[in-house]
Amino acid sequence: LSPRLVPILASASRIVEDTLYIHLQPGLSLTGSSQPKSTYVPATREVYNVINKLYADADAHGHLDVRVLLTNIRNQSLAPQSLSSVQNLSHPPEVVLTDFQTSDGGQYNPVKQQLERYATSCYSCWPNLISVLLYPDYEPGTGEGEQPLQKPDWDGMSLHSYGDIVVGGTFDRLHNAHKILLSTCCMLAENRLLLGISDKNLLENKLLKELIQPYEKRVEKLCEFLVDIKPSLRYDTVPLLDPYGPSITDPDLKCIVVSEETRKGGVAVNKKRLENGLPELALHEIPLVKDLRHSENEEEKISSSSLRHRLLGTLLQPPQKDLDLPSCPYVIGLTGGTGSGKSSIARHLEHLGAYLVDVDRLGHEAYAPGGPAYEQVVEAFGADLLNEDGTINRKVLGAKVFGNQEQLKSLTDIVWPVIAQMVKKQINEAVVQGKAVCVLDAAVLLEAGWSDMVHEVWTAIIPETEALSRIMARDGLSEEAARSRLQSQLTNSQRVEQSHVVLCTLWEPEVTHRQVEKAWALLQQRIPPD
Ligand SMILES: CC(=O)SCCNC(=O)CCNC(=O)[C@H](O)C(C)(C)COP(=O)(O)OP(=O)(O)OC[C@H]1O[C@@H](n2cnc3c(N)ncnc32)[C@H](O)[C@@H]1OP(=O)(O)O
Repeated sequence: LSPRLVPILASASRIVEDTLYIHLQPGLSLTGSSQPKSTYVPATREVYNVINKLYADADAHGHLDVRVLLTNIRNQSLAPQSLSSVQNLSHPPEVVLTDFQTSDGGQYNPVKQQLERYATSCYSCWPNLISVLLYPDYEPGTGEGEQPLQKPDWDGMSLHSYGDIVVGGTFDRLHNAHKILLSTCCMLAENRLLLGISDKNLLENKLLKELIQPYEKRVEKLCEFLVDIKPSLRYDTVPLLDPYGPSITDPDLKCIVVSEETRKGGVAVNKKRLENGLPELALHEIPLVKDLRHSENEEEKISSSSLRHRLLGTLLQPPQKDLDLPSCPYVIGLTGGTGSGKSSIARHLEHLGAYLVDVDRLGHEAYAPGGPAYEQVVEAFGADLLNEDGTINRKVLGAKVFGNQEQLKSLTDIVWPVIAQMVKKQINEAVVQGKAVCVLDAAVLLEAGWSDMVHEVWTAIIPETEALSRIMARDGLSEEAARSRLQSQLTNSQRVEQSHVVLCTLWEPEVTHRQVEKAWALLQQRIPPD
């Protein structure tokens, strides 16, 4: 079977848009006269390896949500149980796929009807479940009987089993390596799987932490997957606020499942358990799964951070249709904290064809001598702001307002309405120039409540420590001054929550350029035709 998995998955991926459930039943005969029944399959190393390979191979088809069902995979040490009940799946199957072809190669064959009856005897499917014939492209020489995937010394060895098992992780955007880890836990556990799910402080140092799914969402996806693949187990989920959680205090636990990377964590858990007078846990380690699609800036293993990286530049949530806003030009509000690199993104968007409005500069123009807000600002903040030539010294003004919310509000109450008028004029200018897209490069777009002036909000993010060192170097600020400037703004996470597209300038300029180009290309597909 193993050499046939790649072509089978490739051919299934052309038909399946979302969930592909896989039911393993070696030796199933669909050609006899009696209706076949689901029987238990022993959880041997060989079965375990096929499951791992299925998930690893499925990774080539990013859109496929593969779930290998373990309901009929039984650990040999357990007493036989009846497999007569029909299992409810979270996505009831609409189609059952087979590569079993009749001699004339036609779509009609009696095996397909047997298969439909077999599928509905195992799982609750859509009322009109149909079977569809796959035509996998088996390359010559990769058929059955070819070299086995497993080392011979694994054949026939069954897995150990344990009553209660513990596993920990962030489980952000459940991917195929998570599924291998979780399936291993399910195959090892007889009774309960305790899942510690990283939250709050434990996420602080994660790459692109702002794009990590909320805790509740991660738990929901995790439980849906687990209940689908093995409904008979008890699943307990707890938020993990330190690296140990309940693994060092729960006396019922017998085994911890780790990956090559988290082995040290497993060893540390056992040390703590001994200190707490509890027996050590058996350590079951799974290998890391290589990500065949990883780019040069991504990790080699399948990882959630790579998935988050791939989200940069894509549409994260659909923009709301605002009938009050003319559809042309399509206005993007580009924002980002100080030092986030949003202005370099803005320039690249201009280079790609957008009409660029530098709102920060308009802000400066608003209180230039003779500008619409000059008198009011001088009146509110005093003449000690003024340079000898009568211009407002922005360094002095900045020192007054950053770190003092009240003063900052007095300034913005004066200048924001004025700047908004200037922005509207600039958008009209974009229309005159026949531009389809207008980008407002505006530092505090969201703080100013300007979301309704734009069709989409795009945000540039950068970790706070990087923003600090950038603005200290660029603007010659002390760390304290830089920090107080950052603290007068929204956090990255608050911005991301309200954004349609997120970009990150943490890496080399070419990486940012690629993100911007991807975002621009995707934008062209969704802006309404002129
Ligand atoms: C809705 C908008 O986005 S309007 C554009 C932003 N402008 C404003 O809000 C007007 C009020 N701000 C100002 O007048 C000036 O920023 C001053 C006087 C406070 C400081 O001037 P300068 O020292 O020359 O700094 P500059 O204007 O370049 O702003 C420096 C940083 O402060 C931040 N900043 C600007 N205005 C604000 C504000 N109202 N609240 C919080 N942070 C702000 C920006 O993020 C900017 O960072 P960036 O250059 O990395 O994007």
